[in-house]
Amino acid sequence: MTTAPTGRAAPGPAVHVAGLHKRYGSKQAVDGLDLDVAAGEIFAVLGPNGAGKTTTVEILEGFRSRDRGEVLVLGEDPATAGRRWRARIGVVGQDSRDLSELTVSETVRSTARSYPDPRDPDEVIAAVGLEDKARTRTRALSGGQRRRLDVALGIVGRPELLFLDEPTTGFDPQARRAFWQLLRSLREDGTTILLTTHYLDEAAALADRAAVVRDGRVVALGAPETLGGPEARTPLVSWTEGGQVRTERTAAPTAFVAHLAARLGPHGAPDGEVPGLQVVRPTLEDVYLGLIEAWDETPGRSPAATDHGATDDGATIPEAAGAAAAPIESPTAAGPTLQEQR
Ligand SMILES: Nc1ncnc2c1ncn2[C@@H]1O[C@H](COP(=O)(O)OP(=O)(O)OP(=O)(O)O)[C@@H](O)[C@H]1O
Repeated sequence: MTTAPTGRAAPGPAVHVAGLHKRYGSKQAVDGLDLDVAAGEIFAVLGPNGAGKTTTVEILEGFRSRDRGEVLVLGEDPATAGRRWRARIGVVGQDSRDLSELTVSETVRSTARSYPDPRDPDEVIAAVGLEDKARTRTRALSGGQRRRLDVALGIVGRPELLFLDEPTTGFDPQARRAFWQLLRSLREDGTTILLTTHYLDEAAALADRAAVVRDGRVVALGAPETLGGPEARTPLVSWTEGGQVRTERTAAPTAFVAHLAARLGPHGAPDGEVPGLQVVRPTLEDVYLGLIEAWDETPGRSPAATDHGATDDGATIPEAAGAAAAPIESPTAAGPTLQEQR
């Protein structure tokens, strides 16, 4: 997609969160969360189900109230920011918006009209791979195609900051790769992207930095390739010796294997091959699982109280679900909402 650079990047972080708290009844969903997202980066928020990711993201989007904590998104507090601010952000929520008799093309065009400086709807439709479906009614789309439409609606307003909550759920592998390319091209255009995902390969492929959230707070933060520290990245060598599988963690696997081959000699390593030899470098997923396990075993960890069916009362904006809210026509603070009453 060819997109003109926005040139609107504000100085300072795109997102600043300090000491964020949010409770639903007896459930402490967000518990002192700190986060800074730099302008222009792709930032991934990782964490198991119920960690508080969506609650946090929806507070940043201005769709959910907070109990306390400092939150600045593009320099403004989402709880009080107005329509101009809303036009600067793009939102792809977890749930697809209600689909209708409108076609893909009509839906994207109608959303584009809500923004002061939208992208070309046809380019956006092509960028998300829905060119063939442009004249299809949205209710006739498959699940993965609906998600692509959500993404189209999230980016058509040319947002400076794009929120993506589990955007590639339901995508086939080819569509995921194409989507990654789209996100990279948005980053090149200067768009800041904050995404939550359960796909660790997605975070590894895309994110400049990632935060691991557990029990409503950040338990690890860093570039995907450094997250967890060097210890967590130490390669694992395994081989078979004396009929048993042996393993060794070593930061110098090449030297270790050379030594191993020499030690086993022609008898233990026929033809110079060490039986069952494997050298495995931990993936981000391995590191992530290790971090969560370590956190769960932390003495004094206070897991948040259980839900007990609590619901929240403090929504600020009703259009939390689905793709981009229309920023100009829609009121930014309106009436009751079902969004938080999950
Ligand atoms: N409206 C609500 N009323 C009561 N509890 C809620 C509400 N919304 C979320 N919760 C609870 O708050 C906690 C955090 O939920 P949240 O949706 O933020 O987690 P998440 O990390 O996004 O999870 P997932 O990966 O499953 O999307 C969970 O225990 C959830 O049950």
